[in-house]
Amino acid sequence: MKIPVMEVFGPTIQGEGMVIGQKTMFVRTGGCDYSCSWCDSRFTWDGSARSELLEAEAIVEQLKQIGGDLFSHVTISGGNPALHKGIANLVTLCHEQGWKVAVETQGSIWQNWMREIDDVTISPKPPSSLMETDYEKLDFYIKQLEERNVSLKVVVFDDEDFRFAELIHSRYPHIPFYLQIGNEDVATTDDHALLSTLLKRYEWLIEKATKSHVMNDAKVLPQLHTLIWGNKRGV
Ligand SMILES: C[S@@+](CC[C@H](N)C(=O)[O-])C[C@H]1O[C@@H](n2cnc3c(N)ncnc32)[C@H](O)[C@@H]1O
Ligand SMILES: Nc1nc2[nH]cc(C(=O)O)c2c(=O)[nH]1
Ligand code: SF4
Ligand SMILES: [Mg+2]
Repeated sequence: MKIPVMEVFGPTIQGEGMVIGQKTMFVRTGGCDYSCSWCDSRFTWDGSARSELLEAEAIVEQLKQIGGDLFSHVTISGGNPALHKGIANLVTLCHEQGWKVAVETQGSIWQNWMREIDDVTISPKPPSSLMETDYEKLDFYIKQLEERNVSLKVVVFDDEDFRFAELIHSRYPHIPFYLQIGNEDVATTDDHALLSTLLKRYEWLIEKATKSHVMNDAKVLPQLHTLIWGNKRGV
């Protein structure tokens, strides 16, 4: 079963969430059932770029061709990778190679292959995204992955988003929880201005978290790759 692939890149570091700093390859799939107002990967769903339909075997070949023997971890992101049934085979093949597999998804669509993933990041979307969370679906998702290495990550742009993050963390108190700063300017090429803005946003979010008892066990992170490489693609 073919998978629409936008890009394969790495090795780089995972810049976000539960395995931040982990050396990894990325496979970015095409298509999303959401359209977040601030999506930093719009090209996966807005029609501005083309995907290539690939069998899992061909993706593994690309990973080897691009990454050589310089990796043992693969992160599947998108778009929403959970749109694609064919990823089941990709996960099996990666495991056969001895690679661990992580996935980034918003938790809106379930796939049974999710249970085979080594690091699952579920990232429900706050009000500033203009998306609605279906809590029944999210409850089901979390239930399915309870025994797995799963985390929740909420991107925060403003006070209302922070309240949403508190609500999510309170609803699933036993799931490791990550706050992530939002990047408001996903187009700029002025890396210095962006870095300074993002660091200010990070300080603001740390301040919010330290003052919230709900966040006593939360981790507060920037997008590390954005601090280093700005809005550059493929890193
Ligand atoms: C591009 S999404 C792809 C995976 C999946 N669709 C999702 O949203 O979880 C990967 C991660 O980037 C985050 N993200 C997207 N745009 C962002 C932005 N402008 N600032 C900070 N994080 C952003 C998402 O919330 C998600 O956690
Ligand atoms: N280095 C790096 N880390 C990331 N973590 C999540 C990413 C994504 O776009 O899903 C991403 C990305 O694009 N690059
Ligand atoms: S769910 Fe993820 S890929 Fe889809 S629009 Fe939102 S941030 Fe972008
Ligand atoms: Mg990204």
